[in-house]
Amino acid sequence: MPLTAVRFDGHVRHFDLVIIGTGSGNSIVDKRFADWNVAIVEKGTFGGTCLNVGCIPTKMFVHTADLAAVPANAAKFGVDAELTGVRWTDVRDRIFGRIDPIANSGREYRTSHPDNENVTVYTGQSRFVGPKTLDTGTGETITADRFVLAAGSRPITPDVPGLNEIDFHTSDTVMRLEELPRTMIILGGGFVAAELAHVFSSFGVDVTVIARSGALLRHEDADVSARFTELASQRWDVRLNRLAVRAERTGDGVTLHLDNGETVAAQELLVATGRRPNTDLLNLAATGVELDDDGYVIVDEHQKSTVDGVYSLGDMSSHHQLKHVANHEARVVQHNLLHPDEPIAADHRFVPHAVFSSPQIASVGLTEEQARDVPHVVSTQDYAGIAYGWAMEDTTGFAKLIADPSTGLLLGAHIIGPQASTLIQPVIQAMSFGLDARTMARGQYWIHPAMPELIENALLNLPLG
Ligand SMILES: Cc1cc2nc3c(=O)[nH]c(=O)nc-3n(C[C@H](O)[C@H](O)[C@H](O)COP(=O)(O)OP(=O)(O)OC[C@H]3O[C@@H](n4cnc5c(N)ncnc54)[C@H](O)[C@@H]3O)c2cc1C
Ligand SMILES: NC(=O)c1ccc[n+]([C@@H]2O[C@H](COP(=O)([O-])OP(=O)(O)OC[C@H]3O[C@@H](n4cnc5c(N)ncnc54)[C@H](O)[C@@H]3O)[C@@H](O)[C@H]2O)c1
Repeated sequence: MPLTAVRFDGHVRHFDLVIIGTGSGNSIVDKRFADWNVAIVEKGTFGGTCLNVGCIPTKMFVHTADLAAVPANAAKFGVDAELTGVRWTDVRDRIFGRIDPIANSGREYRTSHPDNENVTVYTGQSRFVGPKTLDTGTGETITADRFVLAAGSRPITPDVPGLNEIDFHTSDTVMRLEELPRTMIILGGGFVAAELAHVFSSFGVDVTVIARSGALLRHEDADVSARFTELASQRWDVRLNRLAVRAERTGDGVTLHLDNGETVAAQELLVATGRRPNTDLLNLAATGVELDDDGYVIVDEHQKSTVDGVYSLGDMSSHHQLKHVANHEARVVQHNLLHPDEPIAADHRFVPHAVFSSPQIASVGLTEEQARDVPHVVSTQDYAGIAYGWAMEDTTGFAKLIADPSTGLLLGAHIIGPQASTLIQPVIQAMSFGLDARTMARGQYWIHPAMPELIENALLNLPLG
């Protein structure tokens, strides 16, 4: 590997590789890069979204919320329990007391550990000022042969008059509230809304969810989305088909005016209306990197952008906006940097996701609507019809499988109910390795009476010849 030595060109320092963003991008550099001269640029907290304000803290809050929700559901089992309190600051400080040191030690490792003598960390909001030329936001401009654009995404602020004049929260800030509010409005009906409505309502907060479409989680399979919306409406004040047209601060809280004339007031407002890639911050036109219509970096199957030597990964270039996708793509970029003559392709065939709400949802592959134009068969299995579902007294959960009738290969799977995110994994495995439904169902033991019997039965229910 011909690598350049450190070189100063006027005030411009030259690197073999510059990585922008320390989410999944930070995992690329290991000992195999020991003779590369590397720069890492980060504008915020080391470790990125997932660690600091995304997957990890939300799931730590969700687990705690699941515990807090137990008493409310215990009576039907003949167990009388009572939730006597949620010590918010203790919950919050336990979670961030664990996360913040990880972010700090990640930074410390890159800046001070002998493993990283070849790595320079710049703390600044970087932007391109010319071809492969980056203003690091620290007063220093650098150049490099190769760049990895891994600068992620950020919450979108919708264009609601008055919103920018009031204090509102996004997922970046709401998990660090000073105190638990009595009431909260959540604007949006997607992932963040579903997870954090569960968290805050389980802690005793009155939650109102405002969604602009007719269902929550509307990108899920229609039956799953409808079931979730029905159950959510029993727990939260869910207002569907409503647009917020004005926001104002009133008393000690916020009032949202809706397009049908209703008003909703609460102590806190959480805006959860999606995320956009941070490409606009980077002035990528200056280095010739092209974006798609939604502002994501265009990459090929090797995660290469339209400029030679410039790669991208994660939320910057992936519409999936999922951590396991960012991690997979980081491994692909890592390999392709090390072995440019034998590049590997990213595998986006079967990208699963889960929504860690209550109930949980997990999904992979085609929804029934998406399968409309291909030959397919469908089966569903209720949790209520398997032994462990009886134990849990579950009456609302189900798994839906979609398969190709000629080959028996699975095309999609959608689960709503307890442990959905775990139950779906054997289906992801079967789809990834081309295992057909019959072989999967009968070619192995399924532990009785465990929850995966949900999948076993759904497989056996498929009307295959
Ligand atoms: C509340 C929430 C919960 C989530 N839960 C899950 C989950 O359960 N499962 C899941 O798979 N995904 C989840 N996600 C999505 C997941 O967090 C992201 O897909 C993932 O973190 C993206 O990683 P990344 O490396 O692409 O970007 P990031 O982790 O966002 O890293 C990008 C970094 O680049 C930095 N940066 C940005 N611009 C610049 C610049 N100009 N110069 C220098 N640095 C810059 C940022 O400060 C940031 O640290 C969640 C997201 C949120 C918001
Ligand atoms: N468990 C997970 O994997 C997980 C959890 C949280 C977040 N995430 C990731 O983070 C991303 C962002 O999550 P999110 O919930 O913010 O986005 P989302 O795309 O899941 O949902 C956005 C919601 O806001 C609504 N919306 C958009 N504009 C609006 C407007 N102007 N007024 C009212 N409603 C509006 C949309 O209809 C949708 O219901 C997700 O796409 C997901 O990839 C993943």
